[in-house]
Amino acid sequence: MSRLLGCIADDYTGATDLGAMLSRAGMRVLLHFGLPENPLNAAGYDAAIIALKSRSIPARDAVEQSLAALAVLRSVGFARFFFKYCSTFDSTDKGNIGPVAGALADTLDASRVFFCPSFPENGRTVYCGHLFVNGKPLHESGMERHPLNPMTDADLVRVLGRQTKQTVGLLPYSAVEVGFGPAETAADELVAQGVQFVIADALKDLHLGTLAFVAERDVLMTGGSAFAGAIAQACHMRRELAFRLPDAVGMEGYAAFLSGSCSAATQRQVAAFRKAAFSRAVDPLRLAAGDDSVRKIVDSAAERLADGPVMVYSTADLAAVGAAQRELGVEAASAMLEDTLARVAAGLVEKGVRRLVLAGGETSGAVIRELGVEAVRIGPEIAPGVPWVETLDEPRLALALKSGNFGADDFFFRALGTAQ
Ligand SMILES: Nc1ncnc2c1ncn2[C@@H]1O[C@H](COP(=O)(O)OP(=O)(O)OP(=O)(O)O)[C@@H](O)[C@H]1O
Ligand SMILES: O=C(O)[C@@H](O)C(=O)CO
Repeated sequence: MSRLLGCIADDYTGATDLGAMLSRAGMRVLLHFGLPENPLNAAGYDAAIIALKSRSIPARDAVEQSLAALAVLRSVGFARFFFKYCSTFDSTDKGNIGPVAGALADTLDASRVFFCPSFPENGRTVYCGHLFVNGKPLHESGMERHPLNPMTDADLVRVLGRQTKQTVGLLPYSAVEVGFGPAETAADELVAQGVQFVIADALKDLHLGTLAFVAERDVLMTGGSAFAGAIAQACHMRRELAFRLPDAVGMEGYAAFLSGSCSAATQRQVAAFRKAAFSRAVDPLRLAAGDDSVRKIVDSAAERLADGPVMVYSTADLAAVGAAQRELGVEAASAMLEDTLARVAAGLVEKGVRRLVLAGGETSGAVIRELGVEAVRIGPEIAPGVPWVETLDEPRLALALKSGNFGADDFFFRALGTAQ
């Protein structure tokens, strides 16, 4: 049996996170970056993900791209769909979660859609409709300072309500906690009251499992990767899915780590790795002044490849990032560093690197584009939500795309541990 779940993800690292959770539950997963130009070859896959970069673009464009992705997935036989967004519900008051989900629901004639960003394993939970990150309300978790999508309200019923014409309601903890029967009855009552978009409380994986069974009849589901994983597990329990472990990923060739994420978690991970192995900093001010270049960075890193993995990073603390942004402008600094790390990645692949770990969503997107990677299959996980993936085209590359906030301090060491 195959073609169980067609997925649309609103960014690249989030898409690999989703792939990891589906794969963990036994699905064979195809992940395509961007809208495919040629027909999608989903033969033999249980799930296909089309990864967009639609999280922070104008809502109209996000809707257009998501509907195009839906059409691609339908054209190859998928009939049930999952819209993946961030477990911290990253969006602005205008979208894009509400408008995209609304357009997908209209197209699919979905009378009820669950919204379930909860990802307990990574500290994201929803209680009384409020999103918590490691026990802190979303608007006090650091997300209130996010540069693109500052989240200043933890009440998801209110946040989603501002973004959509659909009526939004809450499936509360009191119903989800007791189990399938009461949760299903409460969900049906919400629909009877005219609610179409249902924010669901979930504090642990058991709750996500309950919700996955309640959502069985739904054509469209939305949320974080953990909810999708629970849906995949439900397919497995209903014997729609034969469980299989993710395939191994080819691990020959030199390894490099490229980090453009400046999240607190990545700063700690980079600091830990720098103590133990070769690392090369990329300083935006030196780069802008012409005192450093892609060629110099590639050459200095390439010299050390035979000794073990090399790291190239622009990761810096808030003060240094702020100084670069004041001097160069926020967008210009970002664009320059993303372009630099992307071209460094391409230069290192030319030098024989075949294993690349990328830290940061925007950084990963830029590297994937520069390398011309179109499709990958999902391999084993390094950390919750961060799998190795393998490109389907030559040269075969093992890649890992790490969301800024994911992974423990020893993430880069674990990346290699998993690899061996
Ligand atoms: N030293 C620096 N100074 C200014 N900007 C930087 C610096 N280093 C990285 N940046 C920029 O900061 C942004 C980091 O975004 P990115 O999405 O890569 O990481 P993230 O936000 O931590 O990850 P995620 O989106 O997965 O949470 C990029 O545009 C990057 O180029
Ligand atoms: O859901 C998450 O937290 C991640 O998959 C992600 O989308 C980070 O950008």
